[in-house]
Amino acid sequence: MTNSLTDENYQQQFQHKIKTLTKLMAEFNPPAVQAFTSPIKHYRMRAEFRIWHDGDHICHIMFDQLTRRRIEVTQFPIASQLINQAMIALLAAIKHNHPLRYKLFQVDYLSTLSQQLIITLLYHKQLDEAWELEARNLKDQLTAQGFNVQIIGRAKKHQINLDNDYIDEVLSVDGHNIIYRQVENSFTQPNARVNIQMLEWAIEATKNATGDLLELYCGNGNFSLALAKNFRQVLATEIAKPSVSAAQYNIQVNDIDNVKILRMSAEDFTEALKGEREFNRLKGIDLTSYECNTVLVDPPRAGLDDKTLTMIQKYPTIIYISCNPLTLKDNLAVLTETHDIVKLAMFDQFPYTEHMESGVVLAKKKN
Ligand SMILES: C[S@@+](CC[C@H](N)C(=O)[O-])C[C@H]1O[C@@H](n2cnc3c(N)ncnc32)[C@H](O)[C@@H]1O
Repeated sequence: MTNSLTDENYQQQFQHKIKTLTKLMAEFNPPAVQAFTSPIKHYRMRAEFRIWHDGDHICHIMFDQLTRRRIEVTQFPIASQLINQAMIALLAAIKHNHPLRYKLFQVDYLSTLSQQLIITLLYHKQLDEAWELEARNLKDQLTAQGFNVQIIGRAKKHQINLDNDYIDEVLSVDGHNIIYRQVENSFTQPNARVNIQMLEWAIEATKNATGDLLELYCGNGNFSLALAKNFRQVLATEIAKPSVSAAQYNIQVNDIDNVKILRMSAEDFTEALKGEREFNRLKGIDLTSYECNTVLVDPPRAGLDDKTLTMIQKYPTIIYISCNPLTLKDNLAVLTETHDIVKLAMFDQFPYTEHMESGVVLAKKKN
């Protein structure tokens, strides 16, 4: 992997992705793709490794996807510098520590540009007081080495957070620092620098927007907070409880007063908007007070369900962020019956893989 992380290789695969997306979307007659590059190294803010034990030796491993062969990973250049430093420090600290290394089978790292880190240790055993004592020593040791780290231990049906199960990212977006709480094991964008470009693209795309923004699948408020300045109010929904709590915290800590986050699935919210069902979570919220001229969706790989897809067609402007061009294409086949694509973007969140993140702005067709 190290040898292939060259600028030339990167440019080749980047151009290939632009071509692929252009071809895939051609039938919808979009404008040219705006494409956003990633750094060629140290772009992933999280990484997960299996742990291999061989006598005294302990190491991070991965499996070759084709051969399933085991590969020892001493450095992982696609992951942040902080993860690379922590990988070395962690192994040195636990190598001779029986409670920490016994039955340890996986380590997950989550890092931020603000230099905070969560290390999650996963075990095939129950975690006891001896483990907790040693985990706290580990945290102290790593802190003394300069790491701002949270340690989490996880076993079957059991989790110990030594202190917090979250860290706070700070992103400089369009000239402003935004604090984003990120909770362990919850969705966060994997490539922070490409995420910033994606947020700035969305800010630019909505700079002349009027009225309010409705957002579905908002996670920890990634887009909601960055876009708040372009709208009178933002109403955003998300299904995962930890992400909703993080989003509420983020609204408060960033001193943003025009964003409201609801814990609801997109499907339920669509039913509520159509008046098909009443929801306790909407008590006290007057949906008719919102004048949403813009809707932003950022669904998981499966794309939008049929009802949500039809529901968003009533908005004059649709912004669709997608991590799966195939389901995006399926959904666009419906959305382009009522809307035209006015912007198409490719954000290289996942360099050196076939995966790509896209952004589409659609405007309602004029009759
Ligand atoms: C691709 S992530 C995007 C999150 C956020 N927009 C961001 O930029 O970080 C998709 C989000 O949709 C949430 N989600 C998954 N299924 C959902 C559903 N049926 N209704 C609402 N949210 C859902 C996930 O928890 C996740 O936070």
